[in-house]
Amino acid sequence: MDHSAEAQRTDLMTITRFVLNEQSKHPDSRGDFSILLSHIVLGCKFVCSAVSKAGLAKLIGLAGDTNVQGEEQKKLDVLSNDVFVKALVSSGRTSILVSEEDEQATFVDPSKRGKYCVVFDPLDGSSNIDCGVSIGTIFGIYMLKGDHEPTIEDVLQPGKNMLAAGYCMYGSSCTLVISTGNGVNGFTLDPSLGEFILTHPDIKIPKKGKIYSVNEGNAKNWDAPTAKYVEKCKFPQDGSSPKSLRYIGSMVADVHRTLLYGGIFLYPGDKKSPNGKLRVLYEVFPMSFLLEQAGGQAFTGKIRALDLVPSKLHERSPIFLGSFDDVEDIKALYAAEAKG
Ligand SMILES: O=P(O)(O)OC[C@H]1O[C@](O)(COP(=O)(O)O)[C@@H](O)[C@@H]1O
Ligand SMILES: [Mg+2]
Ligand SMILES: [Mg+2]
Repeated sequence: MDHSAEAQRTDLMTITRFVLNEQSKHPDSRGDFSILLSHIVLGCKFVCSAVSKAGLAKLIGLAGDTNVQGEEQKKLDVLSNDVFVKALVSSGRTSILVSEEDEQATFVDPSKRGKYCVVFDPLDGSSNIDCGVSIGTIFGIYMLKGDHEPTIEDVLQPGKNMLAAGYCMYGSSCTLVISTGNGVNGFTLDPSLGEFILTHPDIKIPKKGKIYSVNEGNAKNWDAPTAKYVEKCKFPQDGSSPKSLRYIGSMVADVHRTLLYGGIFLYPGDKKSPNGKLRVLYEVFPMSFLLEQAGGQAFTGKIRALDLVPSKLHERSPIFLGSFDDVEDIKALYAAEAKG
């Protein structure tokens, strides 16, 4: 064994070191955020291990209950939710938790409270669990709005008020992508070390992409701007080549590919579901925060996604996110439609 190569590995940028470096940039910081993040990272490692053994550990299939969205919960939905709720409460740094799997927000016991609120989708892409296709966890972090008894208003904040956001993708490798408001970095779990190692520093999404990602099965119910945009992707009139369609059906995986390769991911509203399917607090906001931090943009069909002010915990919104120029194209179609 080439010991020098092995020795080299101690110089690796782990997520722990990365976060401590970030913390050192805030001299007044007491390390609360680093502690919170280390508990989120622990949750991701736990779920990553459970997902990789799902078939063996009988974690495939339904849990037998439905969640607030009326969706049948998968066993891994329930397990992941338990893992993150426990990890976040035991961090001693949270006051309010909002999960896709819990109808009500969780208000942490005053004795264990901290200054952060975490919104999260413990397992995203549930329809892909049983066939082993990439799934993930999505999270966003807010600061309590003030020194008061925490209320639901502390999480019903616009996405632009988020302090940090990220996702962890459980795929061929386990990748954690995070932003604390100054750029986006990706870390890959090294199972032999049990450590997330910086593998994708300072991710910047290409200005324009060659891929569009949407569930075309909903096409008959789309509004005119969405239909026109997808038509343009397939049959461009400006001499450029048609875009390729890629759709995994797990937002984490479709957004991860979009972030690295460029292009656009869209889950539009339609006649059947005017607000689309994806939830504002723990899907739309965290992904929009990351896309903007990587130089892309996120649009609801009406406004910048991060300017949305949610009024309900599990509110849904149409979303168009990706490369700056690609989202500009769809914004222009909606603007033209609005002009009539
Ligand atoms: O099957 P559809 O309608 O295309 O929806 C797929 C979308 O639904 C989701 O699975 C919803 O998320 P959950 O799996 O967390 O409920 C997204 O990950 C994905 O983008
Ligand atoms: Mg989801
Ligand atoms: Mg989910």
